[in-house]
Amino acid sequence: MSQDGAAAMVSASLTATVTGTAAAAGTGIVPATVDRRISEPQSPATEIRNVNNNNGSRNDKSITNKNGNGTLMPPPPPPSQVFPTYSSHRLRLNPSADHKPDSYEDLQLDFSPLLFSSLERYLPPTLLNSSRETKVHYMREILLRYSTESERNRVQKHREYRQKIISNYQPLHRELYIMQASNFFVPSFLKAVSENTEESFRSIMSEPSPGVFAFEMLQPRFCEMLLAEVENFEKWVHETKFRIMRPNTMNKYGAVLDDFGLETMLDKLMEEFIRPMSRVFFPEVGGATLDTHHGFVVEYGMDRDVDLGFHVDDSEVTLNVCLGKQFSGGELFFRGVRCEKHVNSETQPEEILDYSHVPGRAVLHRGRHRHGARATTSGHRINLLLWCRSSVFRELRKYQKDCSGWCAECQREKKERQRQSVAATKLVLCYLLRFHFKISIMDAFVFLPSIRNY
Ligand SMILES: O=C(O)CCC(=O)C(=O)O
Ligand SMILES: [Fe+2]
Repeated sequence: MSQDGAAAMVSASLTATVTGTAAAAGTGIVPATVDRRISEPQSPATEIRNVNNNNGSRNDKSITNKNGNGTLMPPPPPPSQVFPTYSSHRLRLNPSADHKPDSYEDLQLDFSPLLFSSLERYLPPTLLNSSRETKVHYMREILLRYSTESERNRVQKHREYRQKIISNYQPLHRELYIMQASNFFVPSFLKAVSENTEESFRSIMSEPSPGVFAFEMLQPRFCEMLLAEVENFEKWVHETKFRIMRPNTMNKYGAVLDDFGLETMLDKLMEEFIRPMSRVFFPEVGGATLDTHHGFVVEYGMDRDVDLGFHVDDSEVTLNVCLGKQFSGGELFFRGVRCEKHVNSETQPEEILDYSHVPGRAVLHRGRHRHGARATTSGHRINLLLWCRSSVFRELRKYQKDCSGWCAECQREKKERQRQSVAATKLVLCYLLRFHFKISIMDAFVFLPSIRNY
């Protein structure tokens, strides 16, 4: 997560708490792990699986220890001074755009100094210009609500794991590790993103089913290089007997790209390319505020995973791009978007989509769009996955129970409630006409013609 994203999440959460919900502000960091297998995608009542990262984390950057030695150093105890607390001073909902935050880089803190700088913009006006010590004390009190000690330890362990890989693994293609858009993407994709309008995006996309977008994205040379890099990494893992984490709870083959140095490049991919598209196509699930990602490759074939069961991703928006190689089968099947409550509900005929992967071509969909992958019947298929998340969306979800903006089943239920309420109102009107104006029930029906539909 970017530090700005983390700060926005903290602010959103506390604001939601302030505006009347009884729930305590959560950590916003560890996702719920629902891990249920399903078998039969066509069967509407089949239970669906929620796929998560293997390490149980979705955010390793938001709370970090700058010196990396795992020693958590709280700021010095307050002198005679009394520091403001969150109960007396509330964070602002929107950051103060023209405030220039202090630097906290020289302090040994138990959260990233950048996080303090970002959060400073959300300070109440009375604290904005107070001493750095006062601000640190106030902000630290808030941040501690977001992370338990065991969570901080887990984050620290994963950082050390990554650090160990990065300092020992020799990349094959260093040019992959820095975003070089003109070398990575096809010109049509670059042009659409630089124009950054719904029209330009739609000009390169097809939408074979509502909410599933397909478009040409990666140059063949980039796909080849990334495939070779993953192979090189796996060879290194094999030779050094390094224990690697698998991409998620369902795929047994593949690798987490963020773990061996591609995190910064993938962050840019999310921020500069996927977020602009998601802002247009998925605003109701936090498309405009995507701020963390989980980037990995999955591998299918006879000696790899064969297929992938019916599931939803631990993401708000998923980018899935086929890298190659040669294969048959492996189609993605989609079955409609559902919230947690309706994840196992029936599929409507118009929600059924089967999509065939083509190397270099991307599919973009909501993480909650139920899907799976059919058996790769020959050859070897490798796909790049970027699960993009919005911490603001997740935090607000805790307080907003209405999913009818994106869950098709919630939408259907809402429409049904509205239909019933209209019908009830009409019935009441009909009886009023009958008894107050002594109109016969038949005349009342004539008076309210559409009542016959109910
Ligand atoms: O194999 C595929 O293309 C789908 C992968 C997928 O859905 C996932 O990893 O979440
Ligand atoms: Fe998926």
